[in-house]
Amino acid sequence: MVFPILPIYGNDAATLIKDKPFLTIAGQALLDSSELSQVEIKTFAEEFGSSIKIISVLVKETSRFTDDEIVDLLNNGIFTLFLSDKSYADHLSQEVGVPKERLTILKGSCYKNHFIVVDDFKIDSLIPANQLTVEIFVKSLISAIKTDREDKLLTTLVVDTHDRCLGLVYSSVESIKIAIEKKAGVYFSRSRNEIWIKGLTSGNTQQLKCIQLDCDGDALKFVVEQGGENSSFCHLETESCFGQFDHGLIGLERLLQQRLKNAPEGSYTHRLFNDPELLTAKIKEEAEELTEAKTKSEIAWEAADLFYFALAKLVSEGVSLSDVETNLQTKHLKITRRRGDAKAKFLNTNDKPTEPQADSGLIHLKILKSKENVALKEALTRPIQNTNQIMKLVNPIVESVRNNGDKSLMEFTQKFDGVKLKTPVLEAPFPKEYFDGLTDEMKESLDLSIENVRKFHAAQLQETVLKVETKPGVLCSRFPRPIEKVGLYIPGGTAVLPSTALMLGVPAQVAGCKEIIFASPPRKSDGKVSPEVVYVASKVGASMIVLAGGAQAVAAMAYGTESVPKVDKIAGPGNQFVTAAKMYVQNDTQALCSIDMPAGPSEVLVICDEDADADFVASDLLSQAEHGIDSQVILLGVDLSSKKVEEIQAAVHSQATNLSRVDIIRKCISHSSIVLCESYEEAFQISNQYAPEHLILQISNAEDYVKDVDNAGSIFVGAYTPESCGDYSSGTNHTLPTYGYARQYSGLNTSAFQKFITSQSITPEGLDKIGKAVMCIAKVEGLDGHRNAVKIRMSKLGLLPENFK
Ligand SMILES: NC(=O)c1ccc[n+]([C@@H]2O[C@H](COP(=O)([O-])OP(=O)(O)OC[C@H]3O[C@@H](n4cnc5c(N)ncnc54)[C@H](O)[C@@H]3O)[C@@H](O)[C@H]2O)c1
Ligand SMILES: N[C@H](CO)Cc1c[nH]c[nH+]1
Ligand SMILES: [Zn+2]
Repeated sequence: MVFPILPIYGNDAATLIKDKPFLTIAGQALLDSSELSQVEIKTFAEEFGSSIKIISVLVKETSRFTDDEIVDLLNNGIFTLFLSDKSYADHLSQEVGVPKERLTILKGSCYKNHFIVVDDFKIDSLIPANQLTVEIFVKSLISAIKTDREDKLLTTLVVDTHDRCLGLVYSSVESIKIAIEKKAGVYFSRSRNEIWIKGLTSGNTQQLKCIQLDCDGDALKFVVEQGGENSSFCHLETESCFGQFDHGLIGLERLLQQRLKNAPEGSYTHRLFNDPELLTAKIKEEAEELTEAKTKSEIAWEAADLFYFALAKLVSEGVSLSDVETNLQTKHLKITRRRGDAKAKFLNTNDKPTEPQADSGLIHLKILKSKENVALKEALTRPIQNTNQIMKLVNPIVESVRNNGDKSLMEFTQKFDGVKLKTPVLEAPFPKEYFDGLTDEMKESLDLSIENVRKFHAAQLQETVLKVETKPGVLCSRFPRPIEKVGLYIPGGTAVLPSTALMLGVPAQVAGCKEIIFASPPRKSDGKVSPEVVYVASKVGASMIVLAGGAQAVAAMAYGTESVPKVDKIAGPGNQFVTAAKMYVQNDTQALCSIDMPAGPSEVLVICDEDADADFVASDLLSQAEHGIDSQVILLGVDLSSKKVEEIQAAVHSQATNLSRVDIIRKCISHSSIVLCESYEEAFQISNQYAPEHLILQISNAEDYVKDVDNAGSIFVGAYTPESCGDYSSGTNHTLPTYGYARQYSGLNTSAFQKFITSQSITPEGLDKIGKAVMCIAKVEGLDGHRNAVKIRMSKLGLLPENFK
């Protein structure tokens, strides 16, 4: 049995729990949807779902939510709906596909929810959470239990959050009251005949999570989180009064966690944790052996092995068994909306209900509040593969191209891009056939964009020679030179990006690079690169297009092959393989090749307020979400009403479902979020910490806030400045630092294709001014040769006394 009080919450739900923390001990909550919006309900479930296991929603009006919204609630932490209309419950069950156990009818008893009998349920009998006090809590608990013990104590079973029994103790009315007040493990000690605050002397205190009653109300169950260094509940320093939890999966998990910290070098477990390839191979091997096992004991044996290696994987990645259990529970509770409005029995047999589609749910961003520190950290974590893993894939590709040149380059193109080539390059002058298919509109659009990008980047060109006389006769100067040979990577995995070709090619040309080569993966359909890219290549004077993508293209340009010249610098964005390969070659002194920056999967952070147009906000989020499944979009809403949040979510869903790359968007949105901020100041602080590639300001007086931006690749100011304009035509560069590198890198600009040489000339007068300082410092560094080079000159000039040493 659950706690005998089901608190009902209105619009003050979240603040109430913070003010009255004891409320979560009921382990259940009913949210009144006439006072709370869908967004607020989901936010509540997200925030408190780990402490309140059974969250229900009271739906009095059948029109309160659409069917999709109902499914969305039930898939996002709401355990059951309390309804007063049976025909509505029938509709949800039969036509929408909500399982009956997730519906509770308040009048009549046609469905019974498995945790509460509702035949005699009266809404009026619920106590509003804001009127609940510890006294009412304790009183109702005591009135629901009985004890036949003479001392009137109540038998109390203490369990942990995995429901493992820690021990058996006793409670008195007073101890229960203190336990609820303190949310701690407080009992009654029979030996000392007094209240016993667990851990007061040992330090092994307990956090009380919830209290339950047994089936006939004569025993209590305290669910607690056991604290203390060794998590021991028992006075004998063991985890439970029945010994240690050293068996089963949980025992194994703990053992592996210890081994991760201190397995001796050379031991098998140490190897396993330090060799991800070995671990992966073992998991595959054991999974295969399990599928082949026949007898009961073989199956148990192989399953145990598989669990062992799977647990090793969890432990090495910092994932706990509890995380897996939570995931299982979420999957268990997930429902898929049934499509089609007719009841199954009325359907023509030829017209079978469509199969539930895994990808048919709402496209909504997660919502969280800025003050939820843990959730915020998670929401702002980019969905990127860990560097070690990606490097393990990329290193052999780079090495192979470096050692085997064109042959290897073409093999990888066949493997990853599905194209078999005869030659890996297309050389200038590019065949005319490429341009024939281009419309005038396309050429004009590319020309306009090239012109604007050229204007902005030409203005950035640094041509002047800097000259400074630091002391009379000491002239220092600095002058620019173009980087001679540059390789420009134009992504082409999921979208053809001629815009990137011009964003890279124009500044390289403006800077005066002597050789510009492009690289881009060829199309699967005909093995060619897109005519638009070839058009841009000819416009910026590229000498060649390498028909390859990914790490292999980067390696070919960094080391050179029989057909591809080695370049001095590689610039351009790309997926994680491209970015990892760029990082690799920049660190290899043998390659002698620099890179522009880590420009990986596109991302955007939008800051909006209540005045923002929901459609504009949604469109900006989606324009970056469609780039790739590893993109991320974040919305920081300043003081937004729940109505505005709902409008934005609705706009995201309806616009996304009409876009051709909806499947990519769906995956991107699954790791994207809306963060509800309390002030502009807070929003900018979060944004600076995230350091987005693109920052869009859809706030009143947006221009005034630009001064508050410390970290961002490029800023888009005001409602009529969509990010797409910067992607294509306004003039700024769209190759920008991602992954948070906007903290230390600038977006691509003309100086990225220049280098600066310094020079100096010193007269005897100048030498006299600085020579002694040089000699003095050289002496302390023990570099006599340096000192002598000055001394010898100054002596001949008679600038040093005869006895100078
Ligand atoms: N930050 C910026 O300035 C900017 C600008 C434009 C595009 N982008 C980003 O560039 C990215 C483009 O990515 P894309 O994938 O479409 O194109 P891409 O050209 O970057 O990558 C395609 C290549 O990846 C390689 N590849 C694919 N799967 C592989 C695997 N399993 N192992 C090894 N190599 C593999 C293949 O060689 C393929 O040719 C997107 O994430 C987009 O957001 C960023
Ligand atoms: N938004 C991308 C940079 O992150 C660039 C791009 C190219 N085409 C469209 N968008
Ligand atoms: Zn874009």
